[in-house]
Parts: sequence; C-alpha cells; structure tokens
Amino acid sequence: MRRSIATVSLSGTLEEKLQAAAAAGFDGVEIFENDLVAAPVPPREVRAMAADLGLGIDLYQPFRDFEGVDDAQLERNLRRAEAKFELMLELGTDTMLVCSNASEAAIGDDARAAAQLHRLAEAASPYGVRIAYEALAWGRHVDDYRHSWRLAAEADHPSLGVCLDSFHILSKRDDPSGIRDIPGEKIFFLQLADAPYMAMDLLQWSRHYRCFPGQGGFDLTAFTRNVLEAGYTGPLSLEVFNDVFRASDPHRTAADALRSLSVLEDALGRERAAERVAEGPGADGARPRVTLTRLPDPPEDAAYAFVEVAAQEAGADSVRAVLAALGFDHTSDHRSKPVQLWSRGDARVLLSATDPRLGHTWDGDAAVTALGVEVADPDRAAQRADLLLAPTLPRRRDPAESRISAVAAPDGTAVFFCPSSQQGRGWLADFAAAAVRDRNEGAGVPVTAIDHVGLFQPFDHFDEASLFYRSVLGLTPDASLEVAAPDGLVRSRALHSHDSGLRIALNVSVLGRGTRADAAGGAQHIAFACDDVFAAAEAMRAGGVAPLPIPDNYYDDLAARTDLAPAVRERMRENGILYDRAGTGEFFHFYTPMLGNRLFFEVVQRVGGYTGYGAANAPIRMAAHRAERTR
Ligand SMILES: O=C(O)c1ccc(O)c(O)c1
Ligand SMILES: [Mg+2]
Repeated sequence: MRRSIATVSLSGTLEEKLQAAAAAGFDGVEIFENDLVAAPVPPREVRAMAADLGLGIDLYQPFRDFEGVDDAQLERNLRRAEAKFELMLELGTDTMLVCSNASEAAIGDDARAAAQLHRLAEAASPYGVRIAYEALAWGRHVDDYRHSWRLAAEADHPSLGVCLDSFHILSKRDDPSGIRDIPGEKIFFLQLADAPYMAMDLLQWSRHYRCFPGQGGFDLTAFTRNVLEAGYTGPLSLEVFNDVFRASDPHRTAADALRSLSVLEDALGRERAAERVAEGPGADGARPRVTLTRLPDPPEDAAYAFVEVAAQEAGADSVRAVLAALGFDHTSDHRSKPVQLWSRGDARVLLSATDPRLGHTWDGDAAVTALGVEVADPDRAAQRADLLLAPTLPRRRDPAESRISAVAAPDGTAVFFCPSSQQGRGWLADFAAAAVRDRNEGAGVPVTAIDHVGLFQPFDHFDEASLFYRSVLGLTPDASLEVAAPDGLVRSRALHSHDSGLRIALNVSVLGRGTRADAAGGAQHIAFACDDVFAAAEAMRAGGVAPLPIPDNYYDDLAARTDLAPAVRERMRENGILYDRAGTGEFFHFYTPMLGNRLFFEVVQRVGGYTGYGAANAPIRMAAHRAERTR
C-alpha cells in the first residue's frame, strides 16, 4: 500500500521534514497548514521539492470549523476555502482534510451541516479537489465516524467523503467494525496513530501522546482490517502528534514511522494469507484489492547467545572479579580481537577491551555494547532487519572468522544474529581456548543462563527502541510501568520472545534526565538465571564479592506482607535477596554493587512460572545503589 506521513509528525522545517520522509522511503506526505505557512518557499516550490524527493503530496490539512455555522459565517468560510483550493492547485494535491467543527459556537443541526458540506464540495470540484471530512473526538457536535459519514451521505456529493483517523475512534474505545458499512470509495483518507491508554482530556492526549502503530495500546491491525474490508485503497498515513518526536531527529523518527507501517502491513498480510488458506482456492472475489507488503518471518525462538561488555583496566578487573565469583570461567579468547569469553552454563559474556561505539569520551567503565541473539535462520533475521530499516553494522572482517551480521539498536547497542546451537554455534569457533588463567572451580554456583538484560535508553528513543525489538526480533512487549528512583521517575517496559529465551527490559528517565547510574537510576544490567539464589549469593560472597546490601526496613516490610518463614527471610536479609510474587509465581533476586558508573549484575530465580522482573523492588535497588555511591 502507499505509505504517507503527516508533516506534523516530524521535527524541523518543512524542507527537513520532506527530506526525512523521503529518506525513510515514504511515498507521500500530508502537509499540515502551519508547516506550509511558516515555510519560506512558495507552494509551487514545495511541490517541486517534494517531487524531486519522489514524494507525492497526498493531503492538505486541516481546514477547521467549517460546517454548522450561520449563513454569514458560511460565506466567509467558503471564501477562505477558495483561497485554499487555489493553493492546493499550486501544491499539486487533490484532497483537503476538513475536521469537524470544535468551536463552542457550532450549531448542532445535521441538515444545516450537511447542506454546508455540500456547498463546500461543490466549490471544491472545479479545482479537482476532494473534501475528506473527519470527526474529531472532541468535535462540538460531530465526534464519531458514523456521524461524519451520515452527514457526508446526506450531503451526497461526489467530491465529499470521509477521513478516518484511528485516534479519534480508538481513544473512545469505539467499535471500528461499523467502518465496514461505509462504501470504500467514500473513505477518502486514512490516518493512523496509536497511543498509550491514558485517563485524560481527549484533545490533550491527542496532541501530545500519539505514537506510531505498535508503540501504544490500540489495536491498529483490527482497525485497519475494517477499513480495508470496507474497500479502502488509498494511503496508510501516519498522523502523530507527539512531544518527543516533535523535538527529535526527523530522520530517526521517519525511519521509526516507516517501520511501524511495515509491521502493520505485514500483520494484515499474514491474516489475509491465513484466511486464503482457510477458505481454499477461488474464494478471492470479496477480498480488498490492495497489495500488502510482507516481511520475512520473525525469529520464533530467539535466545541469548551472549552479551558483550566493553571495559578497560579497572572496569574490566571488576567485571572479571564478579564473573569469577559467580562461577564463570574464562574459557577462551577471540582469535584476532581483544575479547575474552566467560561462560557458565548457557550464560556467555564477552568481555571486550575496546568498543568504538562508546566513543572517544569513554572512560573505560564497563558497559553493555552488544547482544548476541541466537536465531534459527540468521540470514532471514538480517533480511527482515534490513527491510525494517535497522542500521547494518560492518561485518566482522577477518575472512577466516564466521560472518555474523549485526544491526544497531536505537541506543547504539549492536544486535548480532548468531546461528543457534543446532547449527553448531559457528561464532564460538572464533574463540580459541584460553590459557586457563582464570579457570574457576565454581561448581557450587548455580548460574544457568542469561535471564534478561536491562538497557537504559536515551529519552528520545524509548518508543523507537520498543518497536525496534518488537519488529526486528519479534518480541512481545509487556505493559509499561513507572518506577520511583530516588532521583526521578523511571519508565520501564520489558519485551520477551515467544518462549522467553530472550528478555530485554528497557528503561528511560521520565523527565529525560540522566543517562548514567547516578541520575534517575540510569544503569544497564545483565541478569543471570539460577536455580538456587541462596547458593548463588553465598558463593558470590565466598568468591569475594558481597551482594548489594538491602536495608532492614525492606525485610520488616516483607515480614508484614508475606508469609515467608522467618529463617528464609533472615537468609534473604544476609544476602540482600529481594522477593516478589505474582499469582502462584515467586521471584528471588539479588544484585552486585555497581561496576563503575554504568553496569551491575543481577542474579534471579524464577519459581512457579513467574514472568515479571521484580519491578516493585526496583526503587529499593536504585536507592541501595545510590547509597553505595554516596557512602
Ligand atoms: O488536533 C487537531 O487539531 C487535529 C487536526 C487535524 C487532524 O487530522 C486531527 O486528527 C487532529
Ligand atoms: Mg486526524
């Protein structure tokens, strides 16, 4: 399908917005009136600029407060409209969005409004302009799509149809299935936006918190399916008013935006393919006519191959000390790079002495720089990532070494697609057995695997990151939640693969402050799974690293709200072990001290199918790490 984006969704000047939309691969744009009015170039040049970039101008918007007015006002509105039709000729666009009247003065009389819309359509038609009438969720009298369609049907003019905007419909939890009752050719335009569910004024919610499909709580797949079933064949156009996107790099936002449409089209295409199979051959007559672009299948069984930590000198020493205390062996070294492989069970940590991604200001502190993800078909995963505009990182160069493709996540973390164990884990052959300097007799330490990785995100790229992992790796996001760190709120959203072999927890400072551990809880961490958290904590202590101390107040509270046996509680207190429970599941976990400014480790034990991350304990952990730093 044709893909478009409203200029209001991107930051910058009109020219910058057009360039960003074109660079991401959009086919067209909706031009928001303010963007045009503020532009220092005449409409004709805007048209040429867009054409040079390969962009069509699919819509001019919005024309406000037109219908439901008194007769004198109608004449003034028609005069204003004529001027815009002239302008649209210059711009080379044939569709004008008219949103339902939101003014207090609007007159609630359907016959009047329909007659006035007819006049507008009649005035538009000599210009070859079509009027797409959109019900704003906060329209004074017209605030739902059925009503806008009733008026358009009553006005009955070939140049008049409706514009459907998912936000106005889904924000009210309205049922989109009624869209199928609108003739497809009368749906002149489709605007898509997602949003997180919030209890707030509709206009404020719409103007500040919209996001791209898949980043919020709406079911855009079901919504769009209804529009396609109605027979709509026009563009899928993103109209996203968002405070962060308005202020971030438009090229990044446009790529994020296009990614969201790729995923949406793919989901619709998959549904259609499944229906075809169910219906058998020859049943295609009633299907919509649009072509839905598909993506290669996502990895179904993604799991951690490794996590790479870059660290120098003191930073590397403290990582080694903790890994050794947790029973990891330094098993091998990379054949051509200063990278050590440390492993315990299925948990593998690459410790790298350099990482250009950390930049020239890197202080050598330990930081997560790469996730190695085991997938059944690495080539397919890389191809899917490429179609989703994930930036490709240069392949490892030495021809004798395995060729694993990698892409950059929005925060710069490299994501490597590694062949899974069935295929012999080729990348491990790049490592030669180490001279057993640090062979650990950690037989008593029950670390089994990497449970999850926590990555603190740059403020501008949090929603982008969750869509990135969801789309590129096929992960499922959990609900987003907020955690009160001692120095600011932190928003957190975890994602997991189908069988939870891969879990990633993304955090961001709600106020956009702090990218380091000493501000807003902004550190990264690697959490290891084990099957005996007490043994793990005691072994780590015996290995010379004391778990992060947790205040007695926490254990007093635990006594008050749980029925954990006093002896168990006492053993938890001694080892800084925290606790959470959800249904029949239980979660035990402890932390290491901070290793430098950015990184710590966690060890977790999941019991009885617990699927969370102990979010209730996050503020305790953050306060404890902070106390440790200021001691
Ligand atoms: O918030 C607004 O004013 C506004 C304008 C045009 C639209 O298409 C819309 O959905 C909202
Ligand atoms: Mg809209």
